[in-house]
Amino acid sequence: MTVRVPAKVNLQLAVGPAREDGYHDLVNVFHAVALFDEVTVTGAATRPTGGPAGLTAEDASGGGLASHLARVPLDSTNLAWRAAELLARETGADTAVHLHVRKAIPVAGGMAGGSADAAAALVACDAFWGTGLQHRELLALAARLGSDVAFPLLGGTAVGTGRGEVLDPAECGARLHWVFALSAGGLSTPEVFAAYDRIRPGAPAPQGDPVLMTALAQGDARAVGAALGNDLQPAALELRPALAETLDAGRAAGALGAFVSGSGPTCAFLARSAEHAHQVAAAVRSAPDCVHTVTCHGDVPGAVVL
Ligand SMILES: C[C@@](CO)(OP(=O)(O)O)[C@H](O)COP(=O)(O)OP(=O)(O)OC[C@H]1O[C@@H](n2ccc(N)nc2=O)[C@H](O)[C@@H]1O
Ligand SMILES: Nc1ncnc2c1ncn2[C@@H]1O[C@H](COP(=O)(O)OP(=O)(O)O)[C@@H](O)[C@H]1O
Repeated sequence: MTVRVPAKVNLQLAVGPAREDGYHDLVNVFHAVALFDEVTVTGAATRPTGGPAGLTAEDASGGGLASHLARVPLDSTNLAWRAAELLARETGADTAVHLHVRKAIPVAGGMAGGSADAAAALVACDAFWGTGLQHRELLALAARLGSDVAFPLLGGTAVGTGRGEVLDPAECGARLHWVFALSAGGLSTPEVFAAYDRIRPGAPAPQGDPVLMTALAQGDARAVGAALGNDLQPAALELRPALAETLDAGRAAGALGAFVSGSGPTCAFLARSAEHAHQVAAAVRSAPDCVHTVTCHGDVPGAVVL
């Protein structure tokens, strides 16, 4: 049973002050893009208590990100493993399964690859075990695994509130053309939020941006580019100053928008067309921090059984 699941980019990430539970309230406009991981569930000979029998991972980036694989945990800390464990615990299902993850989404890149794998594992195990959970039940389990895990079940474009897990689907009226510039190393999401708290004490409650939502619904790429925003960008730039050069290279190539994806360090560029995306990609590859580029479109559907 194989499930394919998309990466995300955040078209707006408005971040409020730290809450008592350590999280931040967000207005998080998720957008699913055509860069996919796959999670395959197969039967295993052994039946361990609690979690799956094992997990393996394979590079599916065409070689561009092969070194990222070393940072994918192959034990019970892998989010896909935790998803299978949670579903088994909640439903009493058989845990004699093996998980295999084919990774094209950069690790710790701000594109929610781990969260995507968790969502894929929930859908794949649900189908493999025949537990038959309803979509809303899968969404509730996903939210327990992480703030970003529910969105890849939905895909498309959606506004996340709360810590990002309360989702409201939004309209995207045109195919948007994206370039992603990937870095050699990742950035830790908690460290980026901590830097945000230092840089911006007393942040106001996060607000949605109606201009962005109208531009998206109308499919006006130029207006979308002008309205993109990420409150975490100054924090990511403080932790990885070289990203500024990557962003500048994309702007110089005429990108409609150039910004850090989520907590970074992946940089995202909105292009005018598929052809323009290839020109922007060629330009950003000259930036010292950029080790690989991906061009793709959005939005795309969420997790699907292949
Ligand atoms: C920033 C975003 C934007 O979509 O993702 P990335 O860009 O890293 O992929 C998300 O908010 C990340 O979501 P996710 O990676 O699922 O985070 P979680 O596992 O829930 O939380 C990891 C840590 O991030 C911080 N965190 C996360 C979400 C949130 N609303 N407030 C937070 O402060 C907390 O320090 C938390 O302990
Ligand atoms: N299936 C997974 N794929 C990638 N990383 C994972 C996975 N499960 C757990 N992790 C851990 O989560 C961290 C953040 O991973 P990821 O979701 O790729 O990044 P981000 O939160 O920046 O989008 C990684 O550094 C890794 O240690």
